[in-house]
Amino acid sequence: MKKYLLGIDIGTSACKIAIFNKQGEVLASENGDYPVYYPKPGYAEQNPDEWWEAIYQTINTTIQKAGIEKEEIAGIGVDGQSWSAIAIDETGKVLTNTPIWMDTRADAICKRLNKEIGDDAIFNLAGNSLQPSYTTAKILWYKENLPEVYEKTYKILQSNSFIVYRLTGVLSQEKSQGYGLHCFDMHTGTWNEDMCKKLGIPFHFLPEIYDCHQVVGHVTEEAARLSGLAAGTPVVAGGLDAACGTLGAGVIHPYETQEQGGQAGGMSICLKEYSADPSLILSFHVVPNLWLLQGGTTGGGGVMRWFEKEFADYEREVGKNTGKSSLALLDESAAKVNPGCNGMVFLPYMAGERSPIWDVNAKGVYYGLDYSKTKGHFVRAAMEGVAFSLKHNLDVAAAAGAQVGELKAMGGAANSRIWTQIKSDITGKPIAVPSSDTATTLGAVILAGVGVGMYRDFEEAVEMTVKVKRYHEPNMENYKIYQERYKTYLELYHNLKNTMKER
Ligand SMILES: Nc1ncnc2c1ncn2[C@@H]1O[C@H](COP(=O)(O)OP(=O)(O)O)[C@@H](O)[C@H]1O
Ligand SMILES: O=C(CO)[C@@H](O)[C@H](O)COP(=O)(O)O
Repeated sequence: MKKYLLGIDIGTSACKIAIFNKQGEVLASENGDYPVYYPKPGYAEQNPDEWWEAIYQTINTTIQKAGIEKEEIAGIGVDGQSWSAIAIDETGKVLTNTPIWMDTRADAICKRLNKEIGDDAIFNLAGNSLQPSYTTAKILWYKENLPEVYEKTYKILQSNSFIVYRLTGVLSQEKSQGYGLHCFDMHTGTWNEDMCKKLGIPFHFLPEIYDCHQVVGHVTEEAARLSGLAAGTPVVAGGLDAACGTLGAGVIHPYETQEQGGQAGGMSICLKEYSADPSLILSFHVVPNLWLLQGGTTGGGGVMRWFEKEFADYEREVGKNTGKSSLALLDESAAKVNPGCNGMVFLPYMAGERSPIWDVNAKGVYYGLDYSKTKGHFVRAAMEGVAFSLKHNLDVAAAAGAQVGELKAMGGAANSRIWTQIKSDITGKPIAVPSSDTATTLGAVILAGVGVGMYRDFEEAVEMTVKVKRYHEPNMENYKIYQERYKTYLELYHNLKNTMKER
């Protein structure tokens, strides 16, 4: 009997494969790493075939670890990072590495298009201001800088639609990632030919649009051979990682809100009507007829990943003897420092910043050093800085009319109790943690389960699968301390922004 679902998450730092039963319990979950390349300042790219290789290898090991028969998998859902621009030719060959969501190389193209077409005209159709991180300008960057790629391009795919293509041979574009292209009408969920022309994006580059839970095809013999899946297994269109994580955190009703700590940080507020703000991000939810008003930052869990890589040799050594992870040991050092970090403040703009400041020149900053400061201060200040950027996005959303209550945390950073508590104290909002590492894959398999008819609808799926594991209440004493630090956080950027510009 087909009783399991398989989810694939194309994260920035790694792919995650997880196999779930109908109740949302994880039978097995495995990660497969791949690199991000930073060839020049402002550039951040990945090789989509390295995603695919890591994914099919990890599917093999996950099926083995779960101890199930491949034929027992009823359906597959794929979610992925935002704003790829994967150029493939007619044979399906990837023509170049894709600039990823934090890549800002196309800044000058955006400035030009905003002037030529009018930023209001673009925003009114696309629900998003035109910024270099999105897919749109990356396509035009190919045209101007890699004409040999542009000339051979048959389709432009997003991360999840590329993996769906490798699995099934079917080209698709699902609704939740449409927002990466400013010729996607965020009111109707359709391509707008007129805006394509204005932007200079050939209409034939754009694949057919599907609902996220729609079955687009079945695993091919070739994909089955590589991955260990059964040929013929249904694959749904899937969706944006943030949106699948939002579903996997149980956010499917208006004003319910997800808080994300993957490589990127931010939040997603569920809306039942179109409501855009030029400082924020608007996408469709993976659940039909809902939108997500998002704050998407460049520094989330990734800040701690960077810190660990560069400064945690000692913790890695200690971890070998204690069995604790270096991240858990960094958490312990942060817990020894007072809330507010004795005046130390961190700006987490580690790859420029996306919402709400949209500044490609923004830089990471540690402020407030003196001889009393310890490594723990650096760790805690980094955590607090990421939490301030979450508050910043929530405040902008509230000012735009989207005032929210409880947050539901997802992503690797939600594994950290102290970091989640800091976020609760800084925002003054309770935070529930349903699942951390597996929220995105759970969202992807809910799409698959609804698509193949295992669940009646999204309500039933969420009720059956999403279980809160932890709950954090804000400490209002700490909240008061943080309000003062937050003023410093805002002032620091305001005062430094001209200095941050390239000279
Ligand atoms: N205990 C922890 N403390 C702090 N950060 C953590 C902890 N566990 C995981 N993380 C963070 O989670 C991030 C990975 O989250 P994940 O959702 O897997 O990211 P992505 O999908 O973007 O690759 C890492 O950058 C790491 O810093
Ligand atoms: O841009 C968004 C959402 O709009 C980010 O969530 C990226 O999709 C990166 O995802 P992670 O690698 O952090 O999961």
